[in-house]
Amino acid sequence: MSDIQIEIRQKLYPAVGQAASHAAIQDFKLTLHAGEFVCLVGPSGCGKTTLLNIVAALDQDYDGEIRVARQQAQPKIGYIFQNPRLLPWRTVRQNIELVLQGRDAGETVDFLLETMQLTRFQHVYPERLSLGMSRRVAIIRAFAIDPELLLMDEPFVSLDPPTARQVRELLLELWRKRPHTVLFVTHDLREAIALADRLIFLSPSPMSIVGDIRVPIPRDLRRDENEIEAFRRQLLDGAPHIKQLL
Ligand SMILES: Nc1ncnc2c1ncn2[C@@H]1O[C@H](COP(=O)(O)OP(=O)(O)OP(=O)(O)O)[C@@H](O)[C@H]1O
Repeated sequence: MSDIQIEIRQKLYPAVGQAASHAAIQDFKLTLHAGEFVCLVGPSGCGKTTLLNIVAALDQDYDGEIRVARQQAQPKIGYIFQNPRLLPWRTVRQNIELVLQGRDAGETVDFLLETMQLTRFQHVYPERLSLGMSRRVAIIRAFAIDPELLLMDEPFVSLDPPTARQVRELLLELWRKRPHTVLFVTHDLREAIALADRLIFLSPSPMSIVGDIRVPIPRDLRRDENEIEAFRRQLLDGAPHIKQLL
């Protein structure tokens, strides 16, 4: 695994109708270290999805570069959206196998299903799954391609808190076994502290980085909500410019 460098000098949305052109991202530079779990935290509309779409090469209309350190190549990306986007006419296992494009990876799929506690549901169609289970399938599908970088755009939004917590813990268990580099977007600072090695705070449009903070709490202590809340308060009390954003 290698570091991944993201540099976006500018992302401009052109004028449409009455709306003037505007810079969504300006002077954004971030290095993701190999195997690091990084959370992006910023207000609604600040440009987080725009950034992920650029990193995933879904949007190529910008001034900048995304590259794996020391290479010119675009990293291999797994992208987990808010909506799990499963094909309804394929079973759980078939949805996962689809991204493998015929590659024989039966053991990998078995391992991923087991870690995400979905082995029993592998032959079920998506309509029979709860939202939390569908999100777990989407996570498996992204890990299955063995990406250099995993992008997650608020993947636990609209889950009830106990389900979000369960899926988060399963994700962390999988990530510990397969430590890919992760860029995870959330509005929720508690969720970010529970997950991340590093928190990147973002300003509203044009989006730029206003804070880059390492989470010092050992991972096994992060099951304790009090630890997370204490760090959240300490962080916000020491950084009024970040508190103002959230
Ligand atoms: N296709 C587009 N054309 C013009 N402006 C756009 C387009 N897509 C997004 N924007 C604008 O760019 C800015 C950033 O939008 P973006 O969706 O990336 O923010 P976000 O941080 O992901 O928002 P949220 O947290 O609400 O999902 C917003 O002002 C938005 O209105």
